[in-house]
Amino acid sequence: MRGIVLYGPPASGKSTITVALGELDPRFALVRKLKMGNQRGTEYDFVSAAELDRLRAAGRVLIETRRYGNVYAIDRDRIDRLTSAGRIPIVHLGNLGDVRRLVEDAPWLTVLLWVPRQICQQRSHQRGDNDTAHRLQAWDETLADLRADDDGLFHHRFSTDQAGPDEIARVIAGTFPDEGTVPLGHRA
Ligand SMILES: Nc1ncnc2c1ncn2[C@@H]1O[C@H](COP(=O)(O)OP(=O)(O)OP(=O)(O)O)[C@@H](O)[C@H]1O
Repeated sequence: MRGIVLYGPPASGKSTITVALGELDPRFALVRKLKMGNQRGTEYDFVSAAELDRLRAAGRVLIETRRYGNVYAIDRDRIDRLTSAGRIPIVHLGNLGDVRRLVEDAPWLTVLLWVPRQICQQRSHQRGDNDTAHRLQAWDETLADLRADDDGLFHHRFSTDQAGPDEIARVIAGTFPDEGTVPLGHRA
């Protein structure tokens, strides 16, 4: 597997589980997205339109998503650099089209993280979001996306109101044996 895709609505736990994975095994590393538009958010590296054009022309833009007037992109080179360094890249995605595009390119472990709408709202308030209404709109869009068709796309599905982040991280990490470990079934 090339890495891990965490897909889910706002406050479903993508960032929390990414941190838990990193604590379990330092090989896990978030692929920071590029963002062109407003300079809000801590998980992005901000780029200009010219820089994004340059990356696109160089064939480096693996995923490109437009939302609320902003453009979010994933730079293929970042994934390649992590993989070459023996790390396991983690990508956060919010729509199924992007998940499909990524897995067409290479095999990724696909993980659906779910959270009920009411808990999404509670978590959004608790972590101090000032745009909870937008988050709930994105939650509605995620549900519509999943209802339309997610047949067989995900290897794992977790309800993050029913299992803790460490428990979920342990299951995901179990897919990536330690380097040098011979997987069960292949021992002499
Ligand atoms: N089992 C769980 N897994 C993950 N997060 C949990 C869980 N239980 C409670 N939480 C809480 O839910 C919140 C999830 O927020 P987090 O930022 O990780 O979600 P996200 O999917 O990355 O959100 P966004 O897409 O809006 O950035 C955190 O405050 C976390 O502490």
